Amino acid sequence: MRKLMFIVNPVAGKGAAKALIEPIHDRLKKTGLEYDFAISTFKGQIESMAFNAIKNGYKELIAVGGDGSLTEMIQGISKAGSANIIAGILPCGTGNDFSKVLYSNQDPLSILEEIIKGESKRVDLLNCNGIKCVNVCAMGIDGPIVLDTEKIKRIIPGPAAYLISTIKALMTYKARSVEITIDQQTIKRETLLITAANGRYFGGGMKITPLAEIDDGLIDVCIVNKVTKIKLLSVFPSIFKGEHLKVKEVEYYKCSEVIVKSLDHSLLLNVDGNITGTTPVHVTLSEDEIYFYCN
Ligand SMILES: Nc1ncnc2c1ncn2[C@@H]1O[C@H](COP(=O)(O)OP(=O)(O)OP(=O)(O)O)[C@@H](O)[C@H]1O
Repeated sequence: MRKLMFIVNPVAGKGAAKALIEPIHDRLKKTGLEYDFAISTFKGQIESMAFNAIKNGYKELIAVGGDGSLTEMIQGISKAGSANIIAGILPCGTGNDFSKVLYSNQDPLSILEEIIKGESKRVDLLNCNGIKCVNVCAMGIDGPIVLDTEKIKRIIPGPAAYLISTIKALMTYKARSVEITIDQQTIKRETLLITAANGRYFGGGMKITPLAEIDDGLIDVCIVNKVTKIKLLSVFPSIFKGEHLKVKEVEYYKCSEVIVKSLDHSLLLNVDGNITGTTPVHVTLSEDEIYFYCN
């Protein structure tokens, strides 16, 4: 018997997730599936909610929210033991970057139909310094963007906060000296950004690792080396289409292991949109078996 738990972040997408409860309920009650809702009441709670749902016998967990909600749910699934668990996301946050690689249609109610069908596939998961990363782990210019966005959001809500922080970082961020070991090959670089990814998108739609496949058993690494400010500003828009790979200062690798060490200032580690620490960073493929609904 299938048993589904919808974990709803009531503040995601400015309440868009909460507004989905009724339509989900209306649709599911016609299916005969067993299901329930759990609504988070504070930041960071979704991890323990997912853990408890599994301990209570739920085998299918669906985050109703954005990337932040999904990431927390994945940590809980990993801690409870992901064997025979199917994860899902009904995207209604600000970025929804991981769901873009899972589903061609981003409408949550269309994705709900896929959930009802119940077909799933195994998806890779990364392990970044012990934290599970389903989408993208990044070090460099994105760190100050994430921190500044949090601060600016308190004064200016919405996407403007992210835009302001991004422009500030593009104007002021200085390249950092790093040592990167990719499958035992060590290189030294002056970098603006290093990403080790499973998914393709980060930062709300930037196609940073356009060649990534979520089930190929490989980590996609994109390194953006030092460029002039003028070149950086002119190249930046191309990231949204994944066309930055044509730029000579951008390097791309597929591998099984990445180690990043700072040679000057330490870099913030951003795992799926959350700052979780600093360099040194060790990224490998996690042994967790994690399944996602697919279409
Ligand atoms: N009841 C709650 N009150 C406040 N924060 C919550 C609550 N439930 C979950 N959260 C937090 O909301 C954060 C953002 O979640 P998510 O990314 O899913 O939505 P979002 O709308 O895309 O948000 P953001 O704009 O911050 O990216 C997560 O860090 C999560 O821990």
